Amino acid sequence: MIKAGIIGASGYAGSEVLRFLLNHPEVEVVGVSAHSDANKKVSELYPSFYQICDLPFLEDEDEVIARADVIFAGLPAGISEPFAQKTLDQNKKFIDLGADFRLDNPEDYAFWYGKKYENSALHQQQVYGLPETHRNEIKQASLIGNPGCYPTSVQLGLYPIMLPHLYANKHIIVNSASGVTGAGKKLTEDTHFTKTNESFHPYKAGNHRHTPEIEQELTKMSGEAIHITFVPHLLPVNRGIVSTMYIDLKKDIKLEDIYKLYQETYQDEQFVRVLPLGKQADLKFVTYTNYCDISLHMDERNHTLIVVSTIDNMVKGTAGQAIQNMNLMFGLKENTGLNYVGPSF
Ligand SMILES: NC(=O)C1=CN([C@@H]2O[C@H](COP(=O)(O)OP(=O)(O)OC[C@H]3O[C@@H](n4cnc5c(N)ncnc54)[C@H](OP(=O)(O)O)[C@@H]3O)[C@@H](O)[C@H]2O)C=CC1
Ligand SMILES: CC(=O)N[C@@H](CCC(=O)OP(=O)(O)O)C(=O)O
Repeated sequence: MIKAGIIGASGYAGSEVLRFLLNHPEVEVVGVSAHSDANKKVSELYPSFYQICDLPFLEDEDEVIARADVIFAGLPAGISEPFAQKTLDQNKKFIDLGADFRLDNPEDYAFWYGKKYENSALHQQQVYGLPETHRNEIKQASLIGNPGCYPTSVQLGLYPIMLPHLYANKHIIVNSASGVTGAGKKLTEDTHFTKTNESFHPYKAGNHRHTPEIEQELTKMSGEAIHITFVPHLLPVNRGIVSTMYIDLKKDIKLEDIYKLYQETYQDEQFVRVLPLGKQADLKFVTYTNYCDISLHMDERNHTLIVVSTIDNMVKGTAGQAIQNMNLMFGLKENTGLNYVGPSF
């Protein structure tokens, strides 16, 4: 059995990793940590774990690291470096659910996250954890930067079309909407029920911190600098992301040919489902699952391809993806513990 530990386990991301790992046939959860809820049992904080998991939240992350073979970190951005270093020093593996090991360029991190990398050598070892595009590197990695939730939906939606010859220009418009769990468990005025319920609004239009992460990875896929205009919105549901992307095509390409390209690219990918032409991706059917559903549409008059990509931000956008990465790192079947089907209605 793989011994797993979760630090920042009382948060939404950490507790979702725990929910999945408790059903993973090859994993035993050996320790969880939290500060404000230290010494409480998991089942006291989250009633869904009642009679299922009575582990106490430990205050000391080092104790969790000492017990485990792999650490999942559900911490706020900017504090993961020392925990990752301690884990690697003990020849163990570290999967960061936050943003501290996603960006290659230290200047991008400093600009968007307002903090410098302190341990530059550590970042030489980081591997970007999107299995569909970095699978071979992930298998060899000890330090994973698990992708952001919006970047996961956008990259999977655009990956097959990121071939230079298909583009008119290198600028793509992305509109995304996320459920409120994306903001974490801490209460804020913006995520208050009365503010979100029966409303829908953009935020950080054109300057969200996921922009450099998306551009970094799309640029790697296409081989030339890609720029996006990214507008996230807050959707009054608990879970789920819908990303709609608008791509100007260089020439007349039939939607059927693009559909074939998407089908070929993803034919061996269990967790990416390219829907038949005429269908529209809908977030309901991916909630609580590790699936990403993609639908393709064409604005014929303007040669504009429209791609819609849906995921559950807490699963393919966080915990499920992290476990998919762990499976790869430990040589397990990639879908182990992740074969859940979404709701039918
Ligand atoms: N929610 C989502 O959809 C996604 C979240 N993420 C990322 O995952 C990470 C966690 O997010 P989320 O679970 O939503 O956040 P939450 O605010 O829900 O949870 C944060 C966790 O970190 C702990 N924590 C906070 N400050 C410290 C500290 N200084 N030292 C140690 N532990 C600390 C908290 O416990 P306590 O307060 O008791 O200390 C809590 O357990 C973030 O980096 C986030 O950006 C990534 C993808 C998607
Ligand atoms: C709805 C909502 O607020 N979503 C979050 C995205 C959460 C996330 O993935 O952030 P990290 O990159 O830090 O992991 C946001 O817009 O900041």
